[in-house]
Amino acid sequence: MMVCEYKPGLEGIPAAQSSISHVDGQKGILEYRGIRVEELAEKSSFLETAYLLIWGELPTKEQLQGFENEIRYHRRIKYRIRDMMKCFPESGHPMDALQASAAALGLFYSRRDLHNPVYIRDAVVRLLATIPTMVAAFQLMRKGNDPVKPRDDLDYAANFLYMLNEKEPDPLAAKIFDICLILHVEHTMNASTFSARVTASTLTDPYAVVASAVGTLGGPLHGGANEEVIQMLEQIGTVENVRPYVEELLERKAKIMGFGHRVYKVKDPRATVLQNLAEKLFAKFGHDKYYDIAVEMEKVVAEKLAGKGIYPNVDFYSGLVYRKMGIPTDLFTPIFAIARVAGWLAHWKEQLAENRIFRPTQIYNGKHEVTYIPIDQR
Ligand SMILES: CC(=O)SCCNC(=O)CCNC(=O)[C@H](O)C(C)(C)COP(=O)(O)OP(=O)(O)OC[C@H]1O[C@@H](n2cnc3c(N)ncnc32)[C@H](O)[C@@H]1OP(=O)(O)O
Ligand SMILES: O=C([O-])CC(=O)C(=O)O
Repeated sequence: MMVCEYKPGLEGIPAAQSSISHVDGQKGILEYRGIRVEELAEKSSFLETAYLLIWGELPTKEQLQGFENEIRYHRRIKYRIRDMMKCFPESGHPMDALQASAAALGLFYSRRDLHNPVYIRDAVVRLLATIPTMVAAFQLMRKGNDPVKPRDDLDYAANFLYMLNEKEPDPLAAKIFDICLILHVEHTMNASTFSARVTASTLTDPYAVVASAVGTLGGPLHGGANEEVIQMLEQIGTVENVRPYVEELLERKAKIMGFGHRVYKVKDPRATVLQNLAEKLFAKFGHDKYYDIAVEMEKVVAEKLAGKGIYPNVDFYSGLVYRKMGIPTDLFTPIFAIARVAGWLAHWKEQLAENRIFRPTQIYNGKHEVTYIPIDQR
């Protein structure tokens, strides 16, 4: 067997062959099935982009309508799932609630028929349809309210905001939210997608695949950074505090949340679009002083870390967009998951099409031939 050099974090090691998305980290380019993310953000919808990623081609009008209708029809969650969520502690993190709820779906659809296209389609529709409902339901239930039923006359993004806030969203906010979902839907072999593919490679059910990916996304080095960014901006408090704050972090070699990326060595193209979206929202709903702190931070970090390729990533400006929509900070990462589930499912399908179980190796650096010492002699 060929022995490869050990690379911590598997940096630079291909883990799959994939035609789903592509990142050029030097040029700051992201493509979904060959189409630039900026173009999709401008012209497509989240469900159309999800269709493109999962089925490989842009849908025809009829295909898109069929897909949207199927999702609309499956938005409601089972009473037993809702009752289970009611028992979750209100103080628990919504990402944990989402992970448990996504896994629980597998209890209801336990038949595993991975070679059957109908089973695959059902699972895709069910997960895309119910994950937003589960996120909104937990949010209302932890406040002591009953969940709001989905509204069939609202599209994917508007319906989620409606279920979350118990009122119909402003059309601009709903449109911008849909664009945010497009920006977060897929990103090559990131940690949560890798986790999804490893889980998928054991031929388990898609609910377990998504549950393991949700668990991976939540960490602060990955999707969980969007929540930490807002907490950091709040802690900084004023534009004048930015420079000393950044200097202090760098002095103790701490990571600045929302900056840096394994692949991008320039500003993440999604961060640029999100920044523009934040400005559009501010123009209509009023400015946010934390945006000025963020912009100053981008300037100071560029100056302090010049030449290191550390720029804002997708998690830096997204929270400012969600904040302006009145979304609580600890829902930012679940919202990332609502979008990313489509990317995970695209990778699940691709993994199944040419599956081999993931089973890397390790470099053992422990002891050998150790004698067992009975407990009373230790
Ligand atoms: C959706 C997403 O997952 S996007 C990423 C969200 N995560 C964050 O924003 C958390 C902050 N960022 C980070 O922790 C990292 O940049 C990661 C996890 C995104 C990428 O990590 P890696 O590719 O392993 O980079 P690594 O941690 O090895 O950093 C390389 C160098 O850049 C520096 N660096 C990387 N990110 C940062 C940062 N955010 N702040 C300060 N320095 C940084 C490191 O200190 C290191 O410097 P050194 O070579 O002098 O030791
Ligand atoms: O690609 C990565 O490592 C992280 C990322 O930006 C994403 O998952 O969107």
